Amino acid sequence: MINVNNVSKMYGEFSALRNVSCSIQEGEWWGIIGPNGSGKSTLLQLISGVDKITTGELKIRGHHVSKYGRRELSQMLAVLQQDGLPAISFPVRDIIEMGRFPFQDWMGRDLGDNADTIIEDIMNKLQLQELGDRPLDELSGGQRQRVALGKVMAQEPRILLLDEPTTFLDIYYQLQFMELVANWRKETGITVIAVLHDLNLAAQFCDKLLVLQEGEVVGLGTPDEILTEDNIRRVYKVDPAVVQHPKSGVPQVLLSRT
Ligand SMILES: Nc1ncnc2c1ncn2[C@@H]1O[C@H](COP(=O)(O)OP(=O)(O)OP(=O)(O)O)[C@@H](O)[C@H]1O
Repeated sequence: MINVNNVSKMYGEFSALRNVSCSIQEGEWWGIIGPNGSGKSTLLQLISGVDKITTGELKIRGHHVSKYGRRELSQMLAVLQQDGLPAISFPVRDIIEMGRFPFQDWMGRDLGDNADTIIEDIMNKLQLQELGDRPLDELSGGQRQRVALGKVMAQEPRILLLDEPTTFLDIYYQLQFMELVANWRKETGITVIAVLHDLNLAAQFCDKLLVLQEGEVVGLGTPDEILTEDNIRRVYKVDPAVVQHPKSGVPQVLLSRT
């Protein structure tokens, strides 16, 4: 579904990504991990069409990303950043409705015939009903990120790109956010690509991990294959202990002091 073939990205003289290749199938959840500055967000921006590749080939559903129009892309793909929404004073329900923008005509009429049902359904699923009339700037960061998720759900994309979506959330909201995305994926089969710093969350939710280091792919595989002590030591320059989660068995990373 998403084919990244030998993609490189230059910013002037600086090479942010070199010869990156991966093939992401419909319905998979990929995590992009790697140290600060390794090119994770750059890769996400190239896939989203916000930025252009320098060399190589990047296709979604068989077509070059650069060939899609803005509206076509936003009907297919949604992006959610770490601070998904600015603190504006619009009511929560209006913000969620803004997600329908790619499906509205120039008069703001929704071209789908069940937009109201879609919005209500999302408000229920994300338990936003009680917050519906509250202005966004009165909500906590965790609540705001839930609204941001609601807005991208209203967009009904087939591909969800997440850029460190849980960075500002406490552990309760981190888990809640990831579970909401997991449930959404289960129900609709969307493809999820998430830049994540939290390796333990990545191990629990992702099918595949792509590891970037200084702009190059240095690992690609399942969390079991990727999250080994040797790999983490090499890429992150820390001395970890990797243990199996007592309930799920997935690898979990413990940090040791030097
Ligand atoms: N618009 C730009 N112009 C010039 N250099 C850029 C631009 N965007 C990113 N870079 C550089 O490309 C490299 C990769 O940046 P990127 O944001 O993709 O890394 P990242 O892995 O997402 O980092 P972090 O984990 O810190 O968010 C960095 O050295 C960054 O300074």
